Amino acid sequence: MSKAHPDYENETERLDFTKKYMNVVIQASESNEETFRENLKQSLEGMDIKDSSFSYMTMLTNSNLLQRTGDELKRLKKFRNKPYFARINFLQENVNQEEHLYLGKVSLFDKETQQPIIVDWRSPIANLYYDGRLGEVSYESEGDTYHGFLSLKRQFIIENGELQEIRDIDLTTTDELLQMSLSESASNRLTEIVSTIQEEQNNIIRADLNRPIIVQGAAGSGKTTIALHRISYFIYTFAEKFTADQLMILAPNRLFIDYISEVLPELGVENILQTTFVDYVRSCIGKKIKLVPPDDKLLRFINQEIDNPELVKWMSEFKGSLLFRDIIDRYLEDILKTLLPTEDFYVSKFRLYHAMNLRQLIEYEYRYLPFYQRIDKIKRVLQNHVRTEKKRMIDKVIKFYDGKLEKALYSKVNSEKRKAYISKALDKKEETLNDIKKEARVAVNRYIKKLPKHDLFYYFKQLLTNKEIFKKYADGLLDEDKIEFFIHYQMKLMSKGMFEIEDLASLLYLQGKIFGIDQQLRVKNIVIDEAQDYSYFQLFALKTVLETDMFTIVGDLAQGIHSYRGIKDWSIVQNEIFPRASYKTLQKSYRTTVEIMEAANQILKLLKLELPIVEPVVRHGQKPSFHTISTKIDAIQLMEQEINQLYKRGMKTVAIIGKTNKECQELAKLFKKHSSLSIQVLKENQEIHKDEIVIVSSNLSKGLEFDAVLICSLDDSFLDSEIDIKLLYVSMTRPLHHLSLYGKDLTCFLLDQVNEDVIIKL
Ligand SMILES: Nc1ncnc2c1ncn2[C@@H]1O[C@H](COP(=O)(O)OP(=O)(O)OP(=O)(O)O)[C@@H](O)[C@H]1O
Repeated sequence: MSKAHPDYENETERLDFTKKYMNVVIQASESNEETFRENLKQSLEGMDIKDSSFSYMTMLTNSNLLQRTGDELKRLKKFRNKPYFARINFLQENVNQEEHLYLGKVSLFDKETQQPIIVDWRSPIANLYYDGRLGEVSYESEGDTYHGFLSLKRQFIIENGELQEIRDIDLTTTDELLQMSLSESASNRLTEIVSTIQEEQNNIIRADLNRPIIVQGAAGSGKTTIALHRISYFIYTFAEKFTADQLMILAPNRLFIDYISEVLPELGVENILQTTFVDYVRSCIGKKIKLVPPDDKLLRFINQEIDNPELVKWMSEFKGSLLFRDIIDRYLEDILKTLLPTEDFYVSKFRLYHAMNLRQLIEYEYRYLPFYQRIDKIKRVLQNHVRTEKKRMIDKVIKFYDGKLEKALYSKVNSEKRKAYISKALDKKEETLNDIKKEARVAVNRYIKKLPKHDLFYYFKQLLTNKEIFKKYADGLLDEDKIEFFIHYQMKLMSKGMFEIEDLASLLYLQGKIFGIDQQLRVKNIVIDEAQDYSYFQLFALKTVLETDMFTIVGDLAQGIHSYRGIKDWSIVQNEIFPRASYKTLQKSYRTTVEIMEAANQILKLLKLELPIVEPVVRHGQKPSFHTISTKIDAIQLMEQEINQLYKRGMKTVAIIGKTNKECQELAKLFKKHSSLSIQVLKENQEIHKDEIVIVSSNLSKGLEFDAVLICSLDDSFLDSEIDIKLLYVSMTRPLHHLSLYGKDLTCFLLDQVNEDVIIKL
């Protein structure tokens, strides 16, 4: 036990000291200086810390203690019962004194001596804990490399401010803390993993922050978790350059946002925009659009309700392809042409700008701007020009008429005629001057008004529902049949005033290119989770409108249940959209047991795609069980019995997964009628309730996890098709500890096609 550890006493003392120091800092920020000094004196009386250089005096004179910001203070308070989770001993080359560094989620420095009391896990030197083996190591900080010797890596378990366990990690011990943390129960929310981040994960969290990154990670490999830790690392590293509101997380749905919501503040990340692609595009467009529910097509594919499924699949894929982007680019070139002025710009009789020069500005000078913003800019250029030229025009007119008048005064023509001439000239002068003044006010608006002005939907509709126009731009890229099908499909959809999710990429792209998006939506760094369900064009559109390639993209092609419209190959994303991106893979799965992963891997193999088999971290449990059901009521009763047992065994979160929403509705109805369990049927825009059993459809379960999962097939079985295999794989990789399957026979879960040893039949 920990008390037997030779350093137990020293570590307890150190913990005590740290807690007291934290309390002092907290009090200092909350009270005035006088009371602070008094409190400090009292609270540290009698403290004698062997392992540190913080004397009572240095603290007393450390006026910086009083200058903690509100945020820091909040974090200090939050972590005072668990100030750190690990320690490393590091002797830097050419330095005499070995450093003993305590790693936590917040940093605490003696600002006078610059001695760290707690080192933030995101700091450069903390990398030694995650990356370095014991022995010769090095770390980088601000471009410099520091070499040295790592003699100790120690983990602590601290609960309620008390030291419970000390574990020293050497080359031979496996990571017991990881094992312990994986065997815990899920709380139906994602958690932070700072004390057990693994080396392969650390490499992703700390990968070059100035480059995009694409991560292909197996189910349960920690993609979501790591993406969030990378945000935290980013915010820490670039605290001076970036604020959280310049970052955005794109998640698949509201349910998922709720699922990850608690971990962000824990990691020191607040006020970050968390949204879905659909909602983001809606904000960019600034108008409400009616969307066919995003999973509708998937469900119709699953239920085999689509006529002409091959063409519908082709069309979904096409709308998300870079080929479609090429067609739109051709169209955009022509849209720009319509915005180029053909007439010179006049105020009264004065030509102030040649149309050619204005065209030059719009086409080349301002090409960094969206089209309509270029026109706004031209408008401002003309307004300024009119303002500066007005005086010159007036002077010129005055000079002209004054010259005429002068000539008239000295002319020999008889006085009547002369008088009439002069009076006419004076009138003309007046008239011209008035005309200039009036024209100077209205000429610009009148000129700009001659240029076409349409909204996004006009441009969208013109291309997608007018066969002749579409044909012009698709010429040579699509064959006649497909053009015909495409236009027909789109006209039908739009006659109902509807769009589908696949249309959002082109809408966003057109919006960005023609109109631009609001400043506050122009985030500078984007994290996309479940990215396998994005299309190439979606990613390209985002990158284009946001004018940045700083993306962290994580996903798993094996879970690409929307692959008819999603990504099939990361190399296309890397080569054609994010050429600066690094590409990493995570093959180890941390979520589930060896036994559950083996069964899921068998299902994955049915896909016959080149997907690597997932390696589970060694943690054992029961094999998944298969229960034969005779009637629906029988199934409900069996499941209720099992769930009660699972609760007795300490499981906290239990989910029942049905293939489709319809199946889930049926399950919910039966559970309500024939059981006493409290049930929640999950919907896309909901929060998961604590203490209720969740019924969720396989497509919606993606990304979530539960202690125990029961997959049930009353009416809908998983078929031998790519979508169904992926849905089954997603469902089977949700549990942490326990999986059982309920169906009429093994075929319901394709288990007749796999090695039967991976399951227990009951
Ligand atoms: N290093 C780690 N230490 C402790 N727990 C970990 C670690 N890595 C991952 N986990 C746990 O594994 C589980 C899976 O993580 P996460 O949901 O981030 O994976 P994922 O790759 O996004 O999964 P999926 O693609 O299946 O949705 C979580 O419970 C997470 O806390």
